Amino acid sequence: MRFKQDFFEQLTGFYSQVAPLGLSNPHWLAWSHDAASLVGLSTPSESLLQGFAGNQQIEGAAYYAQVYSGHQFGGYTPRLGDGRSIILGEALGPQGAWDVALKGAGPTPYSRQGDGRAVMRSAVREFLVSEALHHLGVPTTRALAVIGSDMPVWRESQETAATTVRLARSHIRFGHFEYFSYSEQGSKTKLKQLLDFTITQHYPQFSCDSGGYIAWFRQVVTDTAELIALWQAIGFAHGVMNTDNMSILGESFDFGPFAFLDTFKEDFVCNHSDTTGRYAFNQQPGIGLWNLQQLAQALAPVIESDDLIDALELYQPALVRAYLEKMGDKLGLPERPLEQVGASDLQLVGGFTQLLEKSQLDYTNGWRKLGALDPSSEHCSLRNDFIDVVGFDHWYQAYRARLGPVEDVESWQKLRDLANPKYILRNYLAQEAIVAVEEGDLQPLQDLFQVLQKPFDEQVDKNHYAKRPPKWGQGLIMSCSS
Ligand SMILES: Nc1ncnc2c1ncn2[C@@H]1O[C@H](COP(=O)(O)OP(=O)(O)OP(=O)(O)O)[C@@H](O)[C@H]1O
Ligand SMILES: [Mg+2]
Repeated sequence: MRFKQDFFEQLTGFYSQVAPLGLSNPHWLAWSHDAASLVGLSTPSESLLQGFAGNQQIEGAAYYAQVYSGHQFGGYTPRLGDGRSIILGEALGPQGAWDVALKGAGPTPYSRQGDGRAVMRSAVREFLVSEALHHLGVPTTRALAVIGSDMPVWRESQETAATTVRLARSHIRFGHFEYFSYSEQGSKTKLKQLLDFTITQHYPQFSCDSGGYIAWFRQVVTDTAELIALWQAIGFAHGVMNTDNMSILGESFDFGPFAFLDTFKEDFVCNHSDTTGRYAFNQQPGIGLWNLQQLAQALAPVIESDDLIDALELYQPALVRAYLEKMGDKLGLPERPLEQVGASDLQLVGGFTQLLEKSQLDYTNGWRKLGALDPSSEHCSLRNDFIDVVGFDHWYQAYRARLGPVEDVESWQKLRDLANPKYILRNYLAQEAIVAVEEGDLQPLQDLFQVLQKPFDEQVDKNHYAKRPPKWGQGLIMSCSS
C-alpha cells in the first residue's frame, strides 16, 4: 500500500498519534477482494496480516485517532473521538485515496472506559454489512478484511478480539464539526480549517469562500437525504444514528446493531438500547434532518444562518424524490413528472408496505415476488399471500392503472429483479456464520459473503439464503456492546 497523509499533515491538533496494541495469534477471518483492489491490493499476505493486526508497523502509515464529539440519542457528548479505531492514512488506489482504519486496534486517548477492542461478532457483522450495502448500491464505508485473534475480551461474557480493516473516503463525521464548534469553543479558525480541508479533499467543485461553503452544505443536505432514502427503500435500519456516526460524505457509517427488515414492521427498532424507539426504522428520515440541523448549528459561526436554514429546506424534497425514484424502480412505474404523480405514487408504495405489514410478510421477498408477477394479467396470484385479499385487489387495480400497458413482460420482470434484491444480510444469517466462526469453521462466512456480493442475481443452489428467518432468528435485536 502507498499512503498519502493529508489529514495527518494538514490537520495537526485534530487527532492523537497512537500505536495499535496488537493481537495475539492473528488470523484472517475474511477478505474482500473487491475492497482490496480499491487500495491496490490483491491477495492477503503474512506481512499484511501482522500489519493489520497491529503487530508490525506498516510502511508509510501514520497511526492516529481523530477527535470528534456528537449528539448521542439526542444529548450532546462534548468529547468522543476514535476510541477503538486507528487510522493509518489515505491509501492510494486506482480510483483515488481511501482512509484505512483498524477498528478494534486497542485503546486510544479517546477510549474513556472502553478497552479499545471490537469483538469478533461485531467485526464480522461490520465486514458483511459494509460489503453487502455496497453491492446493493448504497453508499457506504467498505471493509477490506477481518482479523481474528485468541485474545480474550469481556462484554456480557468472555469473547475474542478482532479487527475490521475499514476503508472510507473520509472518516470526517458531523461530530467533527460539532467538536470544533462547541468543545473547542471560539476556535473558529479550526472549524474553518476543517471545512476547507473537507471541501478541498472531497468537494473540489466548491470554493473555500462563503459562496462555496453554502453550496457545499446544500450538497451535504441532499447527499444525506438521498442516503436515507436508499435505506428506507432497501429496508435497512441503522440503529445508532448519532451525529458521530454520520459521515459528512453521506455514506453509511458505523455498523453496530443494524438490521435489514425481514417481517415488515415500519416502527421496527433494531437496537436493544434504544428504549424510546428514537432510531426506529420509520424515524430515520426525521432523524437524518435532526442530525443535519445539529450540523447546521455547528456551522453557524462560519455560514450565515439564513443560508443554513434555506439549505435544510432541501432535505425533505430531496429525500422524497430519491425515495420515489427507487420505489418507482421497484414497482416498475413509468416515469412521470413528480408534481403530477408524487403524492399518488407515495400512496401506492405505502399501500403495498401496509399490506405487507398487515400480513406480516417479509419486506425483501415481498418486493421480489411483486417484480416477478405478470402485470399484464388482471389476475394476480400474489393476492393469496395476503390476509386482506380485498385490500390487495384494490391496491393491485390502482397499481395496474398507474403501470399502464406492459408490452414485454419478461423484460419488465428482469428490470424489476435489478431493483428488488433477492439476498440481503439477514441478522440470522450473520448469526449463523458467526457461530460457525466461533467453532472454527470459516466456510459459512465465506459462503454468505459470496452470496451477498450478487444480491440481485438468481444464484444456483442459494435459495436458502433468501429464506425468512427461523423462529429463533425473527426480529433479532442487537445490543450496542460490541
Ligand atoms: N470498546 C471500546 N473501547 C473504547 N472506546 C469505544 C469502544 N466502543 C466504542 N467506543 C467509543 O465510543 C464512542 C461511540 O461508539 P460507537 O459504537 O458509535 O463507535 P464505534 O463503533 O466504536 O466506531 P466508529 O464510529 O468509528 O465506527 C466512540 O467514540 C467509540 O470510539
Ligand atoms: Mg461510532
